[in-house]
Amino acid sequence: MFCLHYFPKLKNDAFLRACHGQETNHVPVWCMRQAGRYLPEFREFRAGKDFFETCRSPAACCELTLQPLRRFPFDAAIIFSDILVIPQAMGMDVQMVAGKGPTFPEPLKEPEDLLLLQPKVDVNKELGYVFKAITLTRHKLDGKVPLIGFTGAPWTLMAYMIEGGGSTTHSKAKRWLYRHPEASHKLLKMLTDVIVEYLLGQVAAGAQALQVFESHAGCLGPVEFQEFSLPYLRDIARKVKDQLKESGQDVPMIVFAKDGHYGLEDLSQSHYEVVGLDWTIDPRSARERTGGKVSLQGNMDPCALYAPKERISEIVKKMLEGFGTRGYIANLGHGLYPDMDPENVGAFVEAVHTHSRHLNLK
Ligand SMILES: Cc1c2[nH]c(c1CCC(=O)O)Cc1[nH]c(c(CCC(=O)O)c1C)Cc1[nH]c(c(CCC(=O)O)c1C)Cc1[nH]c(c(C)c1CCC(=O)O)C2
Repeated sequence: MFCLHYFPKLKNDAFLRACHGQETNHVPVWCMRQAGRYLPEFREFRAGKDFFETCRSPAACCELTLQPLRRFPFDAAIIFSDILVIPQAMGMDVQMVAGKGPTFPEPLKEPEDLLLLQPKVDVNKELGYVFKAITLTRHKLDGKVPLIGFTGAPWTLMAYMIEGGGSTTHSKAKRWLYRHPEASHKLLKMLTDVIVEYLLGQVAAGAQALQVFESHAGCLGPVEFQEFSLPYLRDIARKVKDQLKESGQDVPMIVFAKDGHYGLEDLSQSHYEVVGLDWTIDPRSARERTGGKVSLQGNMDPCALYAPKERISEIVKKMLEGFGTRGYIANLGHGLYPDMDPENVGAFVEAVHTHSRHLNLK
């Protein structure tokens, strides 16, 4: 798949350089869920519109992606979309219910239900709206910062498809792992195939980096992770990279396995350039355990944004000292919450830029 678009020249390559472990003047920073309800302009734009209708409008996705960049000097943009567009593309109904979150009226219950899924998904037809959003946004960004595309990882998507929504225990989805391991692998494989095509389509459309969200790694133990998550995460990176290599493209990939600290060593040897970290991991120990093999991204506790600005600045300084300024992308350990103060997000970004420039001069 060749990129047929001509896009404006990139002006700020700090994020891409950091992904590859190269030197940068400052540590690049972006926030998961930077396009979100903590921004009044986001709430105003989204008011009265259905969430997934918004996802299907390239113009709306473009506008929402750009909103945080008008306020803050983030070093990367992430396309506004959702991980649950993949189950939709496979034929499942998913709705965003206010106050409840994503909801599947008819989740998968038994292995026979796999027959109800589209066996061969035409990714261009079903998810072409995401590709259009990426191309439009890449043009509108005008080379200001790189654009990140993303996907949910197979296990996380499987968990949603079986639970039918959010869950604290994920017991329905985990029941499949213990009771129906073969059907679980079949579903994970189906998801992997769609994800690979989807990520390649995003790159062809203009995505300059890719993040894979394994948001539900935390409910697996090390043994289940080894069997039901890691092999598919590896497969995705290897297949995407093999295909991109054929067309001479080099797009860094980030894996973020939330609460998957037990898998850190393995994740650092899974063909991803960057491993994203949640806040339960100490920066220095993350560096030791990944042995300089990958760049790291993260990992301030999002709730630290409730602290006064001076305290945020101190926390950021410590985090930078722990990770070092090379091969590092500052971020939160998970997404921003709707009740966060945009001013404190600005303080976080500024603290990363200022402290990292100082540390680089030392
Ligand atoms: C698990 C997951 C989902 N979606 C996503 C994940 C993986 C990341 C994670 O672990 O949080 C990924 C996602 N969802 C969204 C983005 C956009 C880009 C960005 O980070 O700014 C990204 C990267 C927009 C969104 N996706 C969603 C919102 C908020 C809803 C809205 O705008 O009305 C946004 C900005 C909705 C969503 N979508 C999902 C949930 C749990 C929710 C929250 C529901 C709620 O809070 O009521 C599923």
